[in-house]
Amino acid sequence: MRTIMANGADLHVAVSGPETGPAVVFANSLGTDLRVWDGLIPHLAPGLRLVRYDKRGHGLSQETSGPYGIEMLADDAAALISALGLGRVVFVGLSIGGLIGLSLAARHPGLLAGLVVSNSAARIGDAAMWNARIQAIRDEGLASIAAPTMERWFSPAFRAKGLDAPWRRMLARQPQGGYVACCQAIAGADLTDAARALDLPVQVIAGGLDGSTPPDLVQATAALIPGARFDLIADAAHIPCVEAPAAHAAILNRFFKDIGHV
Ligand SMILES: O=C(O)CC1=CCC(=O)O1
Repeated sequence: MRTIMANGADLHVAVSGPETGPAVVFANSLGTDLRVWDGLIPHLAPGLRLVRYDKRGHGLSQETSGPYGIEMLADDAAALISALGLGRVVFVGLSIGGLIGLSLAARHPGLLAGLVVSNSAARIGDAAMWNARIQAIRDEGLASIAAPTMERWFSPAFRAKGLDAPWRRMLARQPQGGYVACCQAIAGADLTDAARALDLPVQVIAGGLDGSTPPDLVQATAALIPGARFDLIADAAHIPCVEAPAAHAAILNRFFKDIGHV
């Protein structure tokens, strides 16, 4: 367990792999912490320096007062990459992590060798939808949104086996203020122009059964980004690193190899 002070917030990080290996930084989704990548790690190519972190207001990272903005969360990631002396990294962002990655690539291009935008889009939902979710959480707490959230996160087959249970607990245990502040960041984020202007290797990944960022939305974002690759994991929903870790890792490994980040 390690924390790093980055951009004014104490961020929880987990670092593994050889110190001199090419670095990959993983940013997870709303309502999850860095354990969401645990099942993916064993499928990744050897020799990489792997850095997972809890964004501000999630997991064991500091919950500063909100609202947050995507630019602030991107600057947190930039400060973390610099503080750890990682050189140019591939940034893998899941959902809000993808928004953070798009903003990071626009604001700090020199830090990135490549970007993976997984189950994310240049714009996710709209202000009315996020405000309704924030109100429900303030009225009834995070556990009250767990059932519909599991339906967006995981496929019917995964849920039928009860495999969503630990992730439901993870959601309910996130700091409520941090979750709300990240909803506010998503509500205010439109990375459309930033996506169009990107000039780095980008891999976009969608889940065929994703109820939060449906595949058409994700593919439309891939179409904005010059030269971006797009892959679909047909039988996974919003969190393929949990539901289909081997398939998710295979796409990442191919991207790392193709861009020489090995
Ligand atoms: O709808 C959800 O809870 C999933 C989600 C949207 C943005 C994000 O990071 O996760």
